[in-house]
Amino acid sequence: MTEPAAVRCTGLSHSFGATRAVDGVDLEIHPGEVFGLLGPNGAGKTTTLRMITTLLPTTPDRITVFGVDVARRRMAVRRLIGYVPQQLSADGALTGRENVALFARLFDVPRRQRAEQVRLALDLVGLAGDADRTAKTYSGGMIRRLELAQALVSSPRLLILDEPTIGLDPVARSSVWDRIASIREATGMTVLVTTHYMDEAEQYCDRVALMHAGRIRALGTPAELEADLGPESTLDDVFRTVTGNRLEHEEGGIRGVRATRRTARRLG
Ligand SMILES: Nc1ncnc2c1ncn2[C@@H]1O[C@H](COP(=O)(O)OP(=O)(O)OP(=O)(O)O)[C@@H](O)[C@H]1O
Repeated sequence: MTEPAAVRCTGLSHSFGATRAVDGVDLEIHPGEVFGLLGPNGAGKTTTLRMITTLLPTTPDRITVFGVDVARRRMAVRRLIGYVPQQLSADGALTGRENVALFARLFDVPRRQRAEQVRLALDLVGLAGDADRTAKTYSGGMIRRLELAQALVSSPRLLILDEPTIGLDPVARSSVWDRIASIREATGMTVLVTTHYMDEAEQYCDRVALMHAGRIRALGTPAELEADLGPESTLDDVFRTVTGNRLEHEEGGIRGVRATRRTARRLG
């Protein structure tokens, strides 16, 4: 029997009053891949994630997570997912370890396994050495990694991250992405991540979907999407071509690294 898709969305839509936030999204995310949902502010990315994570209601047969229908079996789906929303939840007065332990209790990690699961999660995000410092002494990048550990402590099969690098400097952004890559490597977990930093997605995601005004406008590996536009093209160019819009985002250090790596790939 073939393994079910990690996530399958079929004709997924959601409106807030007159605003059609998500408009007929079809999506299939393969087990074990890092999948990037990309688009500018207001594209509908967070709304899509909130439906997949059961935080917004859906009707049956619209979304499955590892074959489990989100509308019919919300609690079963929640156990499969670790979700890091954009709003930070770590408590600065608690240590890193205490913050993660709180999530272990919230997610009903059996008492006997809690200390070990907390240790493993902190280790996976590279915070083992800082676990007993209060979170208020952490840098922005460390806080993001702590949020990752909180989501990992229940050993989810699907890790969902909403803009995990927003507001971070380029060095911290690449350290968060490196951790995401190593977590996938170590656990085989499926990762669904939203970002509006196209250059980061290009570097770290196996496949991406470009979302604009509630719809998926292009889907494939970054290389596939860029191939049609010629050798020097970027995902920004693809986005501009399929939507007629330019994606506004900060220029950062990672972009420079990307350009260098792309050039190296072509040369070599
Ligand atoms: N709770 C809400 N009430 C009303 N409108 C909403 C609500 N949440 C989102 N919207 C609207 O739905 C549309 C999609 O928003 P959404 O947050 O899904 O986009 P996004 O791609 O995640 O953007 P961002 O990167 O800014 O988070 C936007 O027009 C937004 O204003």
